Amino acid sequence: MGVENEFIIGIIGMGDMGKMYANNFYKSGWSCIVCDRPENYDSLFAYYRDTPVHVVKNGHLVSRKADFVIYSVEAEFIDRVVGEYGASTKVGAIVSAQTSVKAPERAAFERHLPHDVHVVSIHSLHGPTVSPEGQPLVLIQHTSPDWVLRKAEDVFSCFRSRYVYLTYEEHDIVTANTQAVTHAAFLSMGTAWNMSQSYPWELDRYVNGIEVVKCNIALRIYANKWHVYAGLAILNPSAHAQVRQFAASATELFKLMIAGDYHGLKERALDARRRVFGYKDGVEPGTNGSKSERTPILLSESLLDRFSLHQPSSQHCSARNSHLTILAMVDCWNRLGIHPFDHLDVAGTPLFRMWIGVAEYLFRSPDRLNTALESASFDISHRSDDTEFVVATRGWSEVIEHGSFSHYKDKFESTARFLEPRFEEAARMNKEMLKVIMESGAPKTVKSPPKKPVSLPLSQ
Ligand SMILES: NC(=O)C1=CN([C@@H]2O[C@H](COP(=O)(O)OP(=O)(O)OC[C@H]3O[C@@H](n4cnc5c(N)ncnc54)[C@H](OP(=O)(O)O)[C@@H]3O)[C@@H](O)[C@H]2O)C=CC1
Ligand SMILES: O=C(O)C(=O)Cc1ccc(O)cc1
Repeated sequence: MGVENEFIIGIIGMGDMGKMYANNFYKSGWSCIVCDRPENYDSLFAYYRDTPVHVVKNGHLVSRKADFVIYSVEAEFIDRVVGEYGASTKVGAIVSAQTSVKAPERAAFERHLPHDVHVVSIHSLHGPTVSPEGQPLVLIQHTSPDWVLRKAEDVFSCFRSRYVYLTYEEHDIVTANTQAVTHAAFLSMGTAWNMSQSYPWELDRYVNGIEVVKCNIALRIYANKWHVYAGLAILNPSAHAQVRQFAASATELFKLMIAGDYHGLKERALDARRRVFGYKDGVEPGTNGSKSERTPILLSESLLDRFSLHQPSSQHCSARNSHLTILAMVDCWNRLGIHPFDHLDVAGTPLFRMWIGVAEYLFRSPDRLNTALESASFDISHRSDDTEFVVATRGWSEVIEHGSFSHYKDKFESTARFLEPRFEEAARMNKEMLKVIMESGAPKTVKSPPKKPVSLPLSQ
């Protein structure tokens, strides 16, 4: 470090994402200066001892030297951290942040940064254990001149991600549409299992196909940091109404189920099938000569059986389920007028791709959907699990709307502790499962990222 005119990338916040970024940068030859909180200096220094990464004690020392500063801290703390170090930013430097929700980040930058620096924000739409290659990387030009955006593209070209160009506002709408309700669904599943004190995949009726995807994704979420999900749900201005609608959809559908109102349930599901997926009643796209507009994400359910966390003890375990989680999710999209496929190829996270793939799989086939609706209306064997699920959706919606980080943390960590013994195995399965799903239809890596903004149809 210290070569004259060398371009230096600085990272403030060296948790999972900060480390993933620094590792990619230094391995591609960029000079990096990084810090975490001062009390974490020794361990961070030891971690990077045999690398060219320059570890310093605090964000002032990063800001004074770096030409491109990236804040990679908890969304809840972004105002405090930018408030503390922002004024030390080198004149003319580019400042960025990796927070999952942009409203508080933008406010922090506008409040605390000096006027002689440039802002271009970023967001890798994947977790730290996923390779950035081919994954969406949001770039937000904000008020910076074009050369600043070009510089950001240059810095991140070593990630081989797909650049997605959004404004701050568009970012929060798109990520609410793709992440807020997805996460609420899996958080609720986990809480329901915790309340029942049972691992569903160890009950013989939940071991196949799309059940496997559901269980693996829930485990993946609970193995991540609670604050990542808390931040994007509590601080995203668009998220609250969506999580509230998800809980309302789950409750309303459940009321139809317990009333045995098959026709009421079917009417709602078919309306959602038409409006969210664009399918004609009674027809499976791609069969009987009907046109299929897109290749389904999930090509075959049996492909997923090998990712099961448990082998059934009996050959005759039932594959029937009410699929209330999926019905509620699609009903929620329908009620809010969200068209999730509009966001998928542009800004879908791997997890969202898997989840929408599962929903698409269930809703494509009129027979599969009908089996779930019949099961929901007439088969009472899933009622106790579904009751726990509905209660859990309400609980998460209340915590998120109330905006309490500490309550969110307690609730999350209590279920994470319950699921923890299965994290390691699920992480292995998830990697494989993701690979299979990404290979079936994800947009391929862009060699030279597009320079023109990707126009994104926004629906709320
Ligand atoms: N994990 C994910 O899947 C993704 C996360 N993101 C976003 O990236 C950001 C970072 O997330 P992630 O890396 O997962 O979280 P981590 O908790 O792993 O990392 C955040 C780091 O910032 C540190 N920190 C807090 N305050 C300061 C400070 N004043 N100075 C220096 N460092 C500080 C934290 O220290 P300590 O822990 O000691 O408080 C921690 O090490 C978040 O905004 C998140 O929303 C974006 C995409 C994906
Ligand atoms: O894919 C998901 O939704 C994840 O859970 C990983 C994730 C979490 C936070 C982000 O800001 C981006 C990706």
